[in-house]
Amino acid sequence: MLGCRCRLSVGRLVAGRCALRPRLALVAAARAQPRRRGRVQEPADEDLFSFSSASGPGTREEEEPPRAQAPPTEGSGDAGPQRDVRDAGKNRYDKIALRRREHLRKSRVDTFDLLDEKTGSPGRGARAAAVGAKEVSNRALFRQTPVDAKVMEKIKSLRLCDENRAAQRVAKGKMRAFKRDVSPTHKVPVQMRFYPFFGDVEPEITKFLGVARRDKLRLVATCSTVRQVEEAGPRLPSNFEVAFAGRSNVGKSSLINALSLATCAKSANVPGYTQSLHFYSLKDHMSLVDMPGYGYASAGYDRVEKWNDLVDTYLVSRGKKRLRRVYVVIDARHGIKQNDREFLHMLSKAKVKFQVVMNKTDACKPSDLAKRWWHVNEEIKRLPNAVHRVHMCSCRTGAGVQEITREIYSLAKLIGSSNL
Ligand SMILES: Nc1nc2c(ncn2[C@@H]2O[C@H](COP(=O)(O)OP(=O)(O)OP(=O)(O)O)[C@@H](O)[C@H]2O)c(=O)[nH]1
Ligand SMILES: [Mg+2]
Repeated sequence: MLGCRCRLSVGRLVAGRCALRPRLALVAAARAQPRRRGRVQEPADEDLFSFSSASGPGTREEEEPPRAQAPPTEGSGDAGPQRDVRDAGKNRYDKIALRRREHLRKSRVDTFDLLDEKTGSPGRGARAAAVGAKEVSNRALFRQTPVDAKVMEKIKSLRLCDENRAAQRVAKGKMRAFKRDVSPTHKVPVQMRFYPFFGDVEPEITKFLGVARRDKLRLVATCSTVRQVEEAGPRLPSNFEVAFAGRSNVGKSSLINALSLATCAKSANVPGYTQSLHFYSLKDHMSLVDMPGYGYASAGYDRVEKWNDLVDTYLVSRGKKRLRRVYVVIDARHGIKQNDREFLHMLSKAKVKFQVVMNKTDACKPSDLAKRWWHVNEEIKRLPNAVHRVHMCSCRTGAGVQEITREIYSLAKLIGSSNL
């Protein structure tokens, strides 16, 4: 009866009452223990049994060592399967990104340290020691970057970041006011009308692009899977492909429009606006490929990863004969970012020929642009398969775009050929 009472009222047992009946108190404590541990540990009954049946201290001592050892063995035993589950759940792109990051960590060039070596000024460490073991910010080091006189000359001659009134109007999108004041539409050619700083185009290019009709660029295919890309290949009117890649919102679609003096490629101030591979054809001579951007986008993580996979597969598997060059567009205000760096390393590893274009120069100060160019150039110099000529342009004003147009046309052997 007493035992029954004890078993039934385990929770209500008080210490004084148990002290009178030690054996019952032991049983009660043992019965109470598994309830306190919670429902997760099912084999508690076995523990309870061994504990309650263990009357002497010897048996307790025998049990203690395995209990002391228990956390590491249990920990390792539990963490193994847990880690496996986590690994299995991990996206394969995470693993790719991890591998890329590891590779980058080994091969990364710190342009600020290079700068110190070249100029003979104290390096990051020495400078920090001089300042009193204070870390020198990247911005402070950036300000000390030497400005190349030739680059400054180029920036001025191409009007890359012209600060006059007309340029500001164009940059703010006040085209109507600009046209009224500076270039009445009936007097100037099309490239000047829409891209006022485009400059005078070579007669052959003008002949090809035309001066009257603005939409010569034609969207031939839109592909969102690798299979669609393969199927679209034979449908393209030309075997000559030039692709435009870069982070989201850097102006890839705008550059395609500016190069062909068209409005066909859709662009917007929304990161992640282009969401699949767009193949545009310029007559039968070349295809321009607009790609989705990497980095931040106003779309879900899964979708962005899907685009990135598509872009990587396309670039790596297309073959040199067809894909002649990849223009990697970067924002001139920010230079090469970490995900740009990963992408460039991926291209050079896959032996794809690429070239860097610094866009949005109209939003920069001339001296900052020259400094940024120096840093980008230093990084590109070290990459295999890179074309060591870094372009600067503004798709809004058209400054510097003509140089890229000329380069693409000469790549396609269109300049000077009779089929223009
Ligand atoms: N100030 C300035 N803005 C630019 C320039 N080029 C493009 N933009 C603007 O940048 C925004 C993004 O341009 P997009 O051409 O859509 O950029 P994208 O790289 O194709 O972007 P996604 O398709 O999202 O990858 C648009 O609002 C453009 O007007 C430029 O040279 N200067
Ligand atoms: Mg786009």
